[in-house]
Amino acid sequence: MLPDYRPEPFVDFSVKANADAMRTALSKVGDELGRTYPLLIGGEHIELADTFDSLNPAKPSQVVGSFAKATVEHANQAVEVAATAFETWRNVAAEERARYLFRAAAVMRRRKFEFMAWLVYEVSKSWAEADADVAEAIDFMEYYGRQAIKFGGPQPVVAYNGEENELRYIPLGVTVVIPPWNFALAIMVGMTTAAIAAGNTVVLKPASASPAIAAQFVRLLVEEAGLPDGVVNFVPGSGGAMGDALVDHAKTRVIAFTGSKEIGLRIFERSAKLQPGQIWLKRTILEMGGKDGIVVDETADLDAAADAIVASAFGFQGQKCSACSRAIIVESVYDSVLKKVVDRTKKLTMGDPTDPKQHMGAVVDQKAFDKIREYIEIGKSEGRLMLGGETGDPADGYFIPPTIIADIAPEARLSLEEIFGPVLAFIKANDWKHALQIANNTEYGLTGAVFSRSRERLEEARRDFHVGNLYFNRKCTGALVGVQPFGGFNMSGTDSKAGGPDYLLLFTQAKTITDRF
Ligand SMILES: NC(=O)c1ccc[n+]([C@@H]2O[C@H](COP(=O)([O-])OP(=O)(O)OC[C@H]3O[C@@H](n4cnc5c(N)ncnc54)[C@H](O)[C@@H]3O)[C@@H](O)[C@H]2O)c1
Ligand SMILES: N[C@@H](CCC=O)C(=O)O
Repeated sequence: MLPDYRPEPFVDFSVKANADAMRTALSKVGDELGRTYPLLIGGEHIELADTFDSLNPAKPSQVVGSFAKATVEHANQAVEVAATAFETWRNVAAEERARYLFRAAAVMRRRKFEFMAWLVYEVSKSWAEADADVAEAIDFMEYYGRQAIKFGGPQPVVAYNGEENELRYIPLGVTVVIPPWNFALAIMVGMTTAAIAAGNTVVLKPASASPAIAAQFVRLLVEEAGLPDGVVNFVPGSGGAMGDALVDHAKTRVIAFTGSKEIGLRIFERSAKLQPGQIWLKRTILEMGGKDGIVVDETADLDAAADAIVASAFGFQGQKCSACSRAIIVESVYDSVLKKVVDRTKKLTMGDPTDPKQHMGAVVDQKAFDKIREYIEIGKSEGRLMLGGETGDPADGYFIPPTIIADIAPEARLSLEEIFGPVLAFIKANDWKHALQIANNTEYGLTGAVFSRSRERLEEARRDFHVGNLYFNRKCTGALVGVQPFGGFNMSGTDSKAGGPDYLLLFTQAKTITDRF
């Protein structure tokens, strides 16, 4: 009998054996950096002369891996192969499909330090952030495997005399999976395995900044979990160059995307256009950006609020869609909270995250480095720089110190636009009502938190703070699979909930069958 789903516990690195295991993994993976990886289409490894490199953000001269660069032709070939594989995979029993996930989860659990090490090198995660990413990936597989079994058989309908009626969830077809680089393992694993568990086949185009961790996972799925050829196809390449081909293909049935608003909207629009030979309306699951706020009122525990703001704003260098990038503080406690946050932030350390003492690593690449610096300049003109702002030479690593800018107006660019870096705007609200109004004034609606001791206000926020993940008296990052199903409203996406009880259904269609006797 399958045990109930429980989130994977986090690693305690203060235990020497765990810290030693992590060091051993960093050394092992360190020896594997710089290798070349082929495409995988229908079980065939395809090596190409044209490659691109994934770099270590903390040491950009270090190549994490070189990747065959898929072209439009490879994208089309991968969709065709996945369509053929679907004809077999769709008939595999849900329990059997789930077992591939459980096996993959077990292997990843055994090799979790190694997967963490890849995240440290490839996207500059601290040990703790890498651990959370791997734990979430394991959770997705354990959770979606169980969901697949739950939804695999006939679902209950109302009885009717003289007939047998049933409703079944059946798969949709070829699913193009387009993940971001920030939860480079967890989100990629979540979207891929949800599709597979529901009976679809996958064409996975990893994010260009994090193909190495995706290659490790695909290898695990195929070589260690034994997934049949063609069920998952791996086509690293430039999203700009071949992303449209994957989205546009007439045999693409589902697009599961997580990333920026700009690319999400592009996919939404393109996938709505019927292609020659296409006989369905494409399903899109689009999880997009955020501009998330923590509200603090005058009744709150201000120390707890400051701790949560710092953790939510600067964990993984602020590169979470859930990150707190706006602290909305009621006037009477504004100066006090600002001081507490600045004081705590000063204690954060930043550097090469192979060193466990570092709280923060580098931002992901030169593009992110440039964009964040531009926003810091904008912020300096819109408010009062309290901390950070200065950066070093990006050739030595894309390091941006935690930056706090106070006295940002609610309608300023720093208050409304997603920066995706360690930049926190402090915004003063006249009172609680004003604070709640500011909290809702962006086009996004992903996460948010409220610190207050007033039950009445928390209930008001419960009703009126329009975000997909709302937290009271805790940080606004770190949702757990199955515990806090994750996903946002408005321009944060198509209102889906990753790690939620209905997520797998997005990868299915329901068929009703009536047998009259
Ligand atoms: N809502 C959520 O759950 C969630 C979770 C994580 C990240 N995000 C968001 O992701 C963004 C950061 O990730 P990113 O920088 O990787 O985003 P991005 O939009 O730049 O890239 C996402 C993916 O889209 C691909 N892509 C690029 N152009 C494409 C095209 N024309 N067609 C198809 N695919 C294309 C990229 O190669 C990548 O794999 C932030 O906005 C963040 O808020 C949202
Ligand atoms: N699910 C993650 C955020 C994912 C996006 O970056 C969290 O809850 O912090």
